[in-house]
Amino acid sequence: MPDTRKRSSIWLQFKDFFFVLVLSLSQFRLHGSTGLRSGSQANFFPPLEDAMLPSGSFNNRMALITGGGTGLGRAMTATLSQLGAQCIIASRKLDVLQRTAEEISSQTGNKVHAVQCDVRDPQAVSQCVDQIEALTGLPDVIINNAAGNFVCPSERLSPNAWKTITDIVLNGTAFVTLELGKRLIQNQKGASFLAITTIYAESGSGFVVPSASAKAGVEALYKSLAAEWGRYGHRFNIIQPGPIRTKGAFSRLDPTGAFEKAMIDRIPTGRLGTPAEIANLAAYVSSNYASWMSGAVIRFDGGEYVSLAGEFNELRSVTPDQWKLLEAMIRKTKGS
Ligand SMILES: CCCCCCCCC/C=C/C=C/C(=O)SCCNC(=O)CCNC(=O)[C@H](O)C(C)(C)COP(=O)(O)OP(=O)(O)OC[C@H]1O[C@@H](n2cnc3c(N)ncnc32)[C@H](O)[C@@H]1OP(=O)(O)O
Ligand SMILES: NC(=O)C1=CN([C@@H]2O[C@H](COP(=O)(O)OP(=O)(O)OC[C@H]3O[C@@H](n4cnc5c(N)ncnc54)[C@H](OP(=O)(O)O)[C@@H]3O)[C@@H](O)[C@H]2O)C=CC1
Repeated sequence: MPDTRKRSSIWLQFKDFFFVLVLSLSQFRLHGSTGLRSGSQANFFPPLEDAMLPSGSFNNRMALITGGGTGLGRAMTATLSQLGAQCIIASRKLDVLQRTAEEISSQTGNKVHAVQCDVRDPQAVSQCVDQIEALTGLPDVIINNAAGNFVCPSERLSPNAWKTITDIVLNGTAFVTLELGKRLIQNQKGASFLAITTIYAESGSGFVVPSASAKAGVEALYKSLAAEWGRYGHRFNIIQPGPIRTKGAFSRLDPTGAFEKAMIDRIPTGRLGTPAEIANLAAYVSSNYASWMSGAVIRFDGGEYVSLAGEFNELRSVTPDQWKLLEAMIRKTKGS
């Protein structure tokens, strides 16, 4: 190999090594800086896993959950089904949906239907709603949970990458909501619509820009319809989850696992959320106990958003001894 090529290959290997080293050191710094082992604060905030609402809260009610075959959608389906709802789960992978539907039905004794649907395609959505009408009638509860996402520097995004994410998240939610909304209005039936967005729908975030843009659009859609369609008996609410471990999200947002500990460290409750916790919240918002709730945006993130927002929050890392010194320095400025 000529000398210049050999040198550039050694440099490339060194760069990889250096990248990993910097990542590891930054983890060490972030962890060391809180003075707390990751997760120790979590002892104050144990998650409860059982269903919160009285059993039978969803008897005789039909619920559609998009993306209900996996992750958070699956957990929401399990909780609603346990509380008496007949559920329909819809997404692209029929085999995954059918497996989930059978597993949940056999645990709760309530029927879960699996319907294939790519929410990006308005015709497929319309056919899916035809199928739902035939299976259960129009639903009382609609949870727009399906999404697509991956971390990527914006300068690397192709037009199709942008279109794919915004089509699933914003157009998909709009197609499902408008198709069902119109049919429900025609039938003079009210419903609860819930959209799952995320905390960066409000702040924006680099490296997930199509998702941030589309989720912000979903929030505008739901707030607008809450105002417009109350007269037809529809409620529209939004849950913004913080990090909750699912294969779908974590494999696309933190594929090496390198960022997880730092992320947990900045959450005031010291842990990730759990699927069961968000399922309880979604069940409450979708239930008649929340019939006065519409247009609400509920942040559900263990405090992560405010923790990231405050400029001085990193001062959590200052020790009591360091505070003594700082205070003395500040007091000395009196009169200056
Ligand atoms: C710091 C630690 C973080 C830990 C987690 C913290 C969480 C807190 C907040 C979380 C918010 C979460 C939001 C979520 O939405 S998570 C949900 C994730 N679940 C999914 O995404 C499930 C569904 N996803 C998919 O099916 C695929 O991933 C998909 C790419 C979205 C869609 O699949 P498909 O339609 O088959 O598309 P493709 O044909 O494969 O691709 C379309 C175009 O996109 C380009 N592309 C795909 N992947 C990437 C990538 N990784 N980087 C860049 N570009 C990509 C692809 O190349 C296509 O474009 P083209 O080549 O120009 O045609
Ligand atoms: N987990 C987390 O930390 C957080 C998640 N969220 C949100 O929670 C929701 C659920 O995410 P999560 O459970 O983590 O991830 P998953 O990947 O498990 O869920 C995404 C679901 O969307 C479905 N889906 C994707 N594309 C389409 C499509 N074109 N048509 C129909 N369905 C589709 C997938 O099913 P299929 O592949 O069969 O189509 C899958 O079931 C999403 O809205 C996500 O943005 C928000 C903040 C944090």
